[in-house]
Amino acid sequence: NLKWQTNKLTFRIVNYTPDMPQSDVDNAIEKALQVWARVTPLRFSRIYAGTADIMISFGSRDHGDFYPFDGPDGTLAHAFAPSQGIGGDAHFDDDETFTFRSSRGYNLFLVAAHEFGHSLGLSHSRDPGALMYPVYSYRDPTTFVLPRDDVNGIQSLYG
Ligand SMILES: CC(C)C[C@H](C(=O)NO)C(=O)N[C@@H](CC(=O)O)C(=O)NCc1ccccc1
Ligand SMILES: [Ca+2]
Ligand SMILES: [Zn+2]
Ligand SMILES: [Zn+2]
Repeated sequence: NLKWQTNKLTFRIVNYTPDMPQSDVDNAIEKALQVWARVTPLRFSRIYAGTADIMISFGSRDHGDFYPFDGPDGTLAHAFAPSQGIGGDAHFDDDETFTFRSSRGYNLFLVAAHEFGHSLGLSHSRDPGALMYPVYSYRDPTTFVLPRDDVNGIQSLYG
């Protein structure tokens, strides 16, 4: 289905990347979810065991679904549209170097915010300034504001 049928969603960080301290992963993930929560009635609560709506994990190459990752660069991550089971889940390619406080490598906050757009039902945008544009571009996370195209997209689903 196109979108979640509830505004209260759970997420679980199933494992961690060795690229940064776990607290940085937690911060990046929570900030990325807040990007969407700020402009919708959606609310995210974290669980530490069991199955969450949005299961977040790091893996490389074959990692248990039919979409194996491709080593460094190329595909950075993927996420599944809302549905039961794997729907909503976000997988990050651990052959990438993810960072939190630098523009080196791929900024985990930006990649996660993009993936969660998919987890909530958004597909890619043709607007080069949009977060949901298909290709990663670095923006300062401390001054990041969700672009209008993405706000329109998510509010057309959950506004
Ligand atoms: C066909 C899919 C599986 C490609 C995949 C993606 O869009 N995941 O959401 C992905 O990793 N795309 C790369 C770009 C590429 O493969 O050419 C990317 O940078 N995605 C992360 C991203 C994109 C825009 C803004 C922030 C992060
Ligand atoms: Ca890759
Ligand atoms: Zn996967
Ligand atoms: Zn994408």
